[in-house]
Amino acid sequence: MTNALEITNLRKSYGDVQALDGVSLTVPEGSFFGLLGPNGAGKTTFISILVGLVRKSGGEALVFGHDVETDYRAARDAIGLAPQEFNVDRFFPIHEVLEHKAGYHGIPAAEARVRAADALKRVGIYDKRNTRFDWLSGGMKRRFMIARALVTEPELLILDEPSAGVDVQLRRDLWDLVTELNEQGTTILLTTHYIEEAERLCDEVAILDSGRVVAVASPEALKGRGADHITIHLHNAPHSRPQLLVGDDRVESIEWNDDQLIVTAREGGLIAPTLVRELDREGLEIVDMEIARTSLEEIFVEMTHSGVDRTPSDQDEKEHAAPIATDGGHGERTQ
Ligand SMILES: Nc1ncnc2c1ncn2[C@@H]1O[C@H](COP(=O)(O)OP(=O)(O)OP(=O)(O)O)[C@@H](O)[C@H]1O
Repeated sequence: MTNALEITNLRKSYGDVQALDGVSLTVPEGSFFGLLGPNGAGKTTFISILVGLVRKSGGEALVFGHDVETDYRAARDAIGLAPQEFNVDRFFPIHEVLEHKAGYHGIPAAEARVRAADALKRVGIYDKRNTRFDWLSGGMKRRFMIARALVTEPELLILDEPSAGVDVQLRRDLWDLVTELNEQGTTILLTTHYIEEAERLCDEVAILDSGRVVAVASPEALKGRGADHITIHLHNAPHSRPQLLVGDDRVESIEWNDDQLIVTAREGGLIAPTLVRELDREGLEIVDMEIARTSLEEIFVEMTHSGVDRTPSDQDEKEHAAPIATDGGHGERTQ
């Protein structure tokens, strides 16, 4: 099977700025792949090279086996890009914009009309087909960007920050739409600041920092690299503090605070039963226990030594009915 993307030692410098510093990545056909990174990590540069907007300084980038420079046309035709910026022709009704786009990719006019209608239906704005882009609402503009990416029926759909500044309902609609497209076989490459988005949608994520790939793994596997916190409340503070989990190298720390015990350890869920048994053996009665898994966000911040958008922007603040969970709501309660 050909990979959707085969990227080897990709480099890009803008003068002194090394935007991509030897990126190597493989995105399998059919996968839902996330590209995560703080501002300035190089995500947009990476995408821009794939679609021929930026020339690489070195390395190789293949899209379904086609080199993005020497075999530009074939590589570009395989990609549908929904960019962050609204770079749309504003003087035509949106269905015409889609027809022009399809025509540019060599699709005959009659077929282009059908494709344009289908794409607009797919994203739920067919009734606005005769409207100009500027007259659409912000959410409709986002949908339109996806329709434009879909009109060529791409094998690889690239979504650059698709849910920046959109409300919760639209975000969920977009998630449903892209999940459906992925299930039907379209490979998806998503860049996002929203960790929850990557966690929900992606089979695999690459974390990019200062132009380098610092990790590639499933969101689940990445979370497994972090330590969990097991917090236990005892009925009474113990007279003397017992030695617990002796010799278990998954344990990073054990802290006591009167009747509360906090164990920080990898694989907290696997350690918890032993901990419960040991406390029981000491005659200590457990009132409550909680295991908090490390969130993907914590792992991300640790790996990139920077923050993601923990606090939504003003625009988001206005539009989100609920803030994006940053702790993932992943407290598992037992007992
Ligand atoms: N045209 C350009 N000229 C000079 N420097 C640039 C140019 N485009 C990007 N850069 C620099 O390259 C680095 C990577 O930028 P890029 O836009 O690819 O990051 P990003 O991960 O997409 O960031 P964001 O999440 O903020 O969109 C940054 O330091 C940026 O300032």
